[in-house]
Amino acid sequence: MNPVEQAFSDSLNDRGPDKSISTNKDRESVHRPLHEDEALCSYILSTVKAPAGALKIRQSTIPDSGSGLFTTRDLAAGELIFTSVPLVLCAEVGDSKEACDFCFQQRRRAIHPVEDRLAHPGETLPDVYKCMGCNLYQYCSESCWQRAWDTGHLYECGLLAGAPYELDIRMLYRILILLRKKVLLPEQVRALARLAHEQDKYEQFSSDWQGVKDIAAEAKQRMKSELDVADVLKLYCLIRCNSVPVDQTFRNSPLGSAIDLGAAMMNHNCEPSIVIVFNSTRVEVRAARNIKAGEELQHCYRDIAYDCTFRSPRIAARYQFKCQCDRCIRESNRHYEGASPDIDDPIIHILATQGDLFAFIEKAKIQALGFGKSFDVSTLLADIANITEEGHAGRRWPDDLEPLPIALKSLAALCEAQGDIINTLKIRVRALGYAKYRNTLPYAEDLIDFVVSLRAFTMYPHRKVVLDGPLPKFKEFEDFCVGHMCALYALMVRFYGEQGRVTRIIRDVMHEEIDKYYGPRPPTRPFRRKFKASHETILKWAGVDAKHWIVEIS
Ligand SMILES: C[S@@+](CC[C@H](N)C(=O)[O-])C[C@H]1O[C@@H](n2cnc3c(N)ncnc32)[C@H](O)[C@@H]1O
Repeated sequence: MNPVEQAFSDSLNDRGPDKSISTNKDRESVHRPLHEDEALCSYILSTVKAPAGALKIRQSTIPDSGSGLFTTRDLAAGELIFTSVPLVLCAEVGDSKEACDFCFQQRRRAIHPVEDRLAHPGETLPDVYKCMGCNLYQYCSESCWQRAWDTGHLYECGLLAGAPYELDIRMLYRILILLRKKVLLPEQVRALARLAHEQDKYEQFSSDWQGVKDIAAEAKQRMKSELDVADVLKLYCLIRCNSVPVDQTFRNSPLGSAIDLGAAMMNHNCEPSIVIVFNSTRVEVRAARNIKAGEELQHCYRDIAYDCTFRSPRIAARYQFKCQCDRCIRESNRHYEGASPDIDDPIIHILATQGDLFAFIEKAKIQALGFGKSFDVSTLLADIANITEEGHAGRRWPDDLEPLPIALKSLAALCEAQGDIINTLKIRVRALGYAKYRNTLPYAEDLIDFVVSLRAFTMYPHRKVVLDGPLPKFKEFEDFCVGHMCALYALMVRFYGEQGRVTRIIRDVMHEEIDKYYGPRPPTRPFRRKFKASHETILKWAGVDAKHWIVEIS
């Protein structure tokens, strides 16, 4: 075993940082919970960029959840708390996954992957470059490939033939090779080994523990690691507990995952105080709301829009805990209270409806790819109405309960793919009008799509459209578009900061919209009045009660 692998194994197995000078006292220090190990905490905090003394690692406020990260100063919503560079990153691979395994630039969004602008609808993007050695990882360009090669891919490339697509397994291979080739530093791997792994609970609740052991055995063999299989197994469990998805918009499955020591210190809350944003490969942690000095920083480990019946089992399977936060309790009560009294177990019914709505979303995605084939929107809306009519355990599925808004968004995307701009807008307004968690990255992402389709409509007022009834006035759409552009820009500043790439792109588009707008300047009071009236008219047209979607322009 080389010294880096040895340091990792010693730390993982509580044998003390340096066996040669290990005393009983050292041993005790390693056995202590992470937050009681001062040297380790200060090392982890030294890996992130934050004002001196601004962060502390202490016992979490959540019962039985180990250590957590705390702020020592008041933070305003949107404020940057810390940035860091992850120890290891690993991209998703596969046909529909196009993340660059070096710079992690997003390719599947409304934003152009390379140029600082929105992508044009249907625009052909630059080709991805696949590594010809492993035929697995993809890159934006040959230069990204070269840099990835020089910084570690050369060690793993030849060992990846037939490697599985599963991200956690490839992350495991990558860390093993970085340990074997001594690319990671001894202090980094000692800290890495002390992160939570919850192996006992994983073993207890896994339906295929033998399969997990086989993954570890194969990884050791494939990567020619000198670590014991037992250590490789712990490392795999640790990856599952601590890796964060790169790109937390969640809407288009993440670009990959990252192991970052600072981010790994934060516990989960379904109503989080912070948000993790990736700026290319850099982690940026921002306040999602005002936070008081002394509060624990917590983020949501799974897509925040879904409710507890979807979120909880997924969190439990991956992180080995059952979330007991106020939101989970509220949501669970709502299901029981909202169910018809003749139904014994409402959750079974609710999960069945969820399944039907997900099947609808999949069908709509497949249909959206079959260009040229026309479909009838009213039939698809009727399908949704059938699924939801008694879908909430004998009662109507609530408009704001996911995945109904997401099913509507997928239908809107299908309308867009077929050039039906009016239905695209109407259905998107309904979906966003009933979205529940608005101060979030997934919502911000949906708002970008929404504003893009609004602009496509207001830019070409004379295009032929298919109408199914009277349409609000064109001028009202313009007020609506400018107002939402301003709201979107404010949200971008909050998540990506004034100088973030996406913020700058949206700012340029907002200025373009405002420049060609004939009306009072936003955010003056006359504009706000006009916007409010137009917003209400358009919501009414789309069948959304105005009280569900109130937009503040500031
Ligand atoms: C990324 S780590 C967070 C830091 C961890 N608490 C520690 O002491 O190293 C994730 C692990 O923390 C624990 N955890 C995080 N959020 C929790 C919560 N809301 N309730 C219970 N346990 C939680 C679980 O053991 C989970 O696998």
